[in-house]
Amino acid sequence: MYYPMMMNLEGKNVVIIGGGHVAYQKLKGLEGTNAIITVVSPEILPEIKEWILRHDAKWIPKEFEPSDIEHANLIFAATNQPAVQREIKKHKKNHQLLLLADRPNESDFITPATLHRGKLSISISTNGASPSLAKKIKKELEQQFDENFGEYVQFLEEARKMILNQIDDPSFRKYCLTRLLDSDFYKLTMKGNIEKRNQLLQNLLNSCNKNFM
Ligand SMILES: C[C@@]1(CC(=O)O)C2=NC(=C\c3[nH]c(c(CCC(=O)O)c3CC(=O)O)Cc3[nH]c(c(CC(=O)O)c3CCC(=O)O)/C=C3\N/C(=C\2)[C@@H](CCC(=O)O)[C@]3(C)CC(=O)O)/[C@H]1CCC(=O)O
Ligand SMILES: NC(=O)c1ccc[n+]([C@@H]2O[C@H](COP(=O)([O-])OP(=O)(O)OC[C@H]3O[C@@H](n4cnc5c(N)ncnc54)[C@H](O)[C@@H]3O)[C@@H](O)[C@H]2O)c1
Repeated sequence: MYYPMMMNLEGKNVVIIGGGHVAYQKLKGLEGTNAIITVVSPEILPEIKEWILRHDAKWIPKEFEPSDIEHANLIFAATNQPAVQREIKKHKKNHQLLLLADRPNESDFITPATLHRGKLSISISTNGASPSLAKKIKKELEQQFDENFGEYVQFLEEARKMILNQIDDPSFRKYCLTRLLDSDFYKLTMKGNIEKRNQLLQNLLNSCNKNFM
């Protein structure tokens, strides 16, 4: 089994070798990470070219050489040449993390299908058994967690900060944080009734503070 985790790639060197459909899929997954991204490939798809321009990434238009990964933290090997894939594996150092797009069993990590709604990320993995199933489940969850969900998560983040700032007693804190998930807060956010939702939050904070006094 692979170990699931969320990585902070800000300022980390990510090298993608190959410029086809798989490279593009992995590139899109790096959206918003603020990683330092380099693509090494003699040719790249037009959509990769566009992505690179929009995200201030770098394209080195040539075939892979070992020096390309010398400073990489994360490496995506996505060429269509098994011999090149083997070469990349041979030259990566122990501390570098490598994904071989054609050999999951020899990879240090794999990428799950991921759905983002603001700060909510839902990832689905089949540990390589069926990438298509992971994609299908993601599509189903896209219906359940619609676009508005991001705003709800943002509300929860802000309300949670208020609770942590205002309530010191651990048991009242826990109670308040649990009550924050009452369906009323969700329903009012979805209806756009922000005034009523904020009033409800204030009532909750007041009741927790009063009980504490
Ligand atoms: C989820 C997703 C995320 C992403 O890419 O970011 C992802 N593959 C996606 C799509 C997809 N991939 C393939 C098809 C064609 C149908 C089919 O073959 O089933 C489709 C469907 C399509 O494109 O519609 C073919 C394929 N994939 C791998 C191999 C090699 C092998 O199995 O040996 C081959 C055969 C190549 C060949 O035939 O030569 C390997 C991997 N693909 C993974 C991830 C990792 C396991 C994820 C997991 O199970 O948890 C893993 C192990 C490594 C990795 O790449 O990370 C993304 C959906 C994104 C989305 O839309 O949300
Ligand atoms: N993991 C996955 O999700 C997944 C899905 C489909 C396919 N695959 C595997 O990934 C491989 C790539 O798939 P694709 O659809 O992107 O292929 P593709 O043919 O669209 O792209 C291959 C890319 O590799 C580049 N390339 C070739 N030789 C190179 C070299 N020496 N140095 C640098 N770049 C080089 C080419 O210029 C091209 O841009 C396939 O061979 C397949 O085994 C993986």
